[in-house]
Amino acid sequence: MAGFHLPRENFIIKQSPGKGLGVFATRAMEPGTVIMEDAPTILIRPPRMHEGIGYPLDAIQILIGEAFDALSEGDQADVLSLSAHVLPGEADETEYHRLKTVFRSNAYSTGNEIGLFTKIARINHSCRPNSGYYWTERLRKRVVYATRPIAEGEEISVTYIPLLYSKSDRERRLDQYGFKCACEACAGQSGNAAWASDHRRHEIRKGFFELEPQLTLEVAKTVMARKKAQRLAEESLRLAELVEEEGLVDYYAQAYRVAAIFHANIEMWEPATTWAHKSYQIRNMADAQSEEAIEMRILTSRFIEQWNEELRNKSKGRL
Ligand SMILES: C[S@@+](CC[C@H](N)C(=O)[O-])C[C@H]1O[C@@H](n2cnc3c(N)ncnc32)[C@H](O)[C@@H]1O
Repeated sequence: MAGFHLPRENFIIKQSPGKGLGVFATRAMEPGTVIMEDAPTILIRPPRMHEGIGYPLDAIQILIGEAFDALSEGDQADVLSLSAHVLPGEADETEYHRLKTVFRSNAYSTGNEIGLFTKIARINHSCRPNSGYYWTERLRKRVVYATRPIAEGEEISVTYIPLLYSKSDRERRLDQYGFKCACEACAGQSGNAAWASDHRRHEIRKGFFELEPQLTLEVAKTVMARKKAQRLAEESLRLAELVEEEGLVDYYAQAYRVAAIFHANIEMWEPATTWAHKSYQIRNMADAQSEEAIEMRILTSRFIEQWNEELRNKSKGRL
């Protein structure tokens, strides 16, 4: 009788040297492949968060406790088995304390809520990760997908922090998780290369900060406006180049969107279409139903129409 095989998961959880447990690919995966979908074991809606202060942990402690009490024994054990970094001087004797540190070390925001996803919680951090994730309201699950080609056996990594900071700033942000990142961006380069990486990340952050507020879908009409738009289009190309040089896949779609819109402003419809389509491909690969994917699909078809019109006008002119 022919063999019968259950479909294998795309990942296994096992020891990752120096990092505790980690998640590893069981097969080679192309960008866009869904690695795992995980429903939250605990999901709470915290009080409003204040910019720069983080979650008011004491205030949400009661919510976490109530959600934990409502779990089955098996789920409670899964939650308590997660890794937790205890800060110096912090109490860790009781289940109550443990829940708090587990939550801080493993929870992810879904937008208005914070969830504990016990499989995703095993994924380690990298400052140049090979995977990304998003929350889908439709499935009520968090989805992890490959953002680069991943080899069989390779460790799956995501980022726990915003990546557009220098190595020392990233180190400070990772302190709350209790480890020093030794990824290729942090430890794989020294001297000039390390300085160049910090500089690129700084320039990328500055680029988004300066360019995004100036995005408009209006075509530049006056000579002055055209000159400015031309400069912005050039800067947007530099931004896309920097993001690619630094290999920050998480920011590609955002940078390509900026380049698309600034080229549309100066009616360069071919590059506008190309950049919009590149951005759309990434957004669509991550989550075809996301607002970002829908926006880029609309922009791509709008710019294609303009490009076609430009080509039609050119060929009429030649007749
Ligand atoms: C969300 S958990 C990840 C899974 C964890 N390794 C485990 O055993 O369950 C976060 C913890 O994993 C460890 N960790 C994550 N990324 C790491 C890295 N790049 N290097 C070393 N330790 C890491 C740290 O102990 C951190 O507090």
